[in-house]
Amino acid sequence: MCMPLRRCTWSSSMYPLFKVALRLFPDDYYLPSEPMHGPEKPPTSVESAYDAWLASRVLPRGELLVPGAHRRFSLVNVKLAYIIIRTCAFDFFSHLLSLHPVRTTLMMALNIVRSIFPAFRGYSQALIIDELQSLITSGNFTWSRLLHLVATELVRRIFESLLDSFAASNDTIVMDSARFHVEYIQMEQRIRLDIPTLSDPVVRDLLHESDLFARSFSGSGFGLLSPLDFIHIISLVTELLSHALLIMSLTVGATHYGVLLLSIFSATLPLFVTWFACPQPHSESLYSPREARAADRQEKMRNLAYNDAHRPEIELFGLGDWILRNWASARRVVLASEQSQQFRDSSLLSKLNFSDFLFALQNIPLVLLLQTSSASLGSLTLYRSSIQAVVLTSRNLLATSRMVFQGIFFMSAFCAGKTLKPQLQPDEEDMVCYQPSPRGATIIAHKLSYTYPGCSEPAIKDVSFTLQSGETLAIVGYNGSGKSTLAKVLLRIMDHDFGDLSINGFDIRRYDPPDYHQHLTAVFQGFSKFNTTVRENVGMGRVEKLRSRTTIETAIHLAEADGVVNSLPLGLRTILETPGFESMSYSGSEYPASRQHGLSGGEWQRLSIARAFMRANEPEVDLLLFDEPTSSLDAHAQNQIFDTIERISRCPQTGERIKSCIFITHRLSTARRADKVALMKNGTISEFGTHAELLQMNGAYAALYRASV
Ligand SMILES: Nc1ncnc2c1ncn2[C@@H]1O[C@H](COP(=O)(O)OP(=O)(O)OP(=O)(O)O)[C@@H](O)[C@H]1O
Repeated sequence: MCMPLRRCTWSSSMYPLFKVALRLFPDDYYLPSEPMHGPEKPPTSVESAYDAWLASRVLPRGELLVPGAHRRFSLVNVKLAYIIIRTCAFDFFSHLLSLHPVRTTLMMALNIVRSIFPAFRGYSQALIIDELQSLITSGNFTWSRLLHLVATELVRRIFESLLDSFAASNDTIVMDSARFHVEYIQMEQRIRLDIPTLSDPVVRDLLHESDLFARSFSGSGFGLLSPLDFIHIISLVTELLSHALLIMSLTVGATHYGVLLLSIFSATLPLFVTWFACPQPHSESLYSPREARAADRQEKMRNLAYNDAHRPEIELFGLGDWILRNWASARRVVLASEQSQQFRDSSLLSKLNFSDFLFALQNIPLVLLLQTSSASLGSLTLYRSSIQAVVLTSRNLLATSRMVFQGIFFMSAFCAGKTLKPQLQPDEEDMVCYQPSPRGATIIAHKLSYTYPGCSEPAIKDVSFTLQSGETLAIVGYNGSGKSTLAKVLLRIMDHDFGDLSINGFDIRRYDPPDYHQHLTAVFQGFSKFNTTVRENVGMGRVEKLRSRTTIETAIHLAEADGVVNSLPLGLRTILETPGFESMSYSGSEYPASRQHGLSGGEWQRLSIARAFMRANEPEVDLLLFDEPTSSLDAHAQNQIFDTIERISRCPQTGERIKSCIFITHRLSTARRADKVALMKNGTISEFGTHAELLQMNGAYAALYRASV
């Protein structure tokens, strides 16, 4: 079932994934430029770690392995592993080496030295037995000679354990810094990427496997691959060689070469038996689409049952039985799949217990050795223990090699992930620095369209409007008409598919999103509720002022949230309870779960407005965008908030507008405050003008307005 390296089958359904991925990788990442149909069209050359990772996921029939699934040990995958090692493993390990060059070298050297110890141990014990035998047979037994040997063995052991404990502490230091380094890169990777990149299925799988690689560095993780595993392989090989040498020195010359061959054969046979008989680990790689769906559903039902955020509705709508039924039927499919997998994997070889037979086989050379007069008792004991050590070490070597083999592919995901380019980041040569306008941002949108991934209909289409410096725009319209989607496009959280969008005279695509975001503030419809203190919930709107109590209190005051904060038991220090968030409180933690406090929907909304106000007053901010900021507020509070927004958007001295403002609202009484109103219908702006103009048009806006008042 091998997949030829340059002739893997690519189903046409996979092509969009690869095409999307093409945009994410810099030039050195090559992806097919045309969809491949059938095995006769070679997809691409495999030149980078990313290519190799991608190719290793494709099964012969063109299906994709689920993320985290184990790659088969095949010639193709060995070639891919070689490409990965050539393209990224050396860089990765040389970087790890540079963290602690001396300690890492010492770690490798000590591991190799320690791997010879078992052979030494056996040899030393054999010497004692031989010495004892000769003392007894010669009739010249003295305790002092025996004690001398035992004392030598004792000193050897003390030295061994001292070296062991030194090596262990050295390993811990090296591994801790490697772990920190890998976890840091992993975190950085996640934080650097934008929403379109993170929602891409290829990227999601890549990051999943990259996560597995990072987790393999932690003691409690997968343990699939760590620098120690590579060193472990070297030390296991050394151990194997040292035992093999011992066996050879004991058998060669002492008896016929046939005995030596038999010894080697009997010692290495378990290796081959295990290789052929062992089931392929992680059978999830062979899930059919139906089984994969069942596994997914089983997890979803489990989450529903365990997540407290859903509890009220589960109880109210009596969902308990439904959840249980769905979980049970999905679980049965998953279990049946695992059973059939196990059945397929358990070949006749693995069912036969070969271990007794193999151990019996190892006795044959032993008996043959016994027949030769030169064999001493010590050498026989040494021979026996070395044979067993060879068997055990071979098994260990096999298991570790398997883990390393899988880990190589996860490492390729990790290395490829580091070079992922956020989709919204412009190329260096196109990038321009955002220049805030002192009178507020100018926005010109022309025929903007955006379709969510996987959807057939665009969420917004042909959206065109102009917002002059300092103007206020109210976006109103029916549910699902595309208001929030348009807001996300304007905020450069998402990229429009078609059309042009210019902010302050430049195409929005030429701004680096982090730079652009520094010059605006916003409240999202589904704003975040952080399970932390009030202070941090508000201060996150401008983290550099998180320590400034005055700035936070001013923002809270502007959002009319003083009353909310003052009523909390610890004021700004009160930890806010968020639904569905299982707070982990460590002993001595600043945020013990018992001191958490809940808030009402409107109270949370005021804090989210305060968060946006943290930076709204800053001179470099020239655009304010609020997506239904007052949907949970009473009419009085709503008016106060809109008065504040109006105040913030004007210069305190001259009263001139200094910030442009866009707000999305369902309350048309607030829309009339805006300079311009855009009515959205079916993803497009169907009416645009001042409140008075739209009323005069007597169209959909006028009808909505009349209905609302
Ligand atoms: N993440 C998503 N994936 C796919 N489709 C989406 C997604 N988010 C929104 N949509 C769809 O896009 C369309 C516009 O949604 P949007 O949230 O922009 O509407 P809206 O006008 O803000 O609605 P509301 O007034 O209810 O807040 C809807 O048909 C919605 O189903």
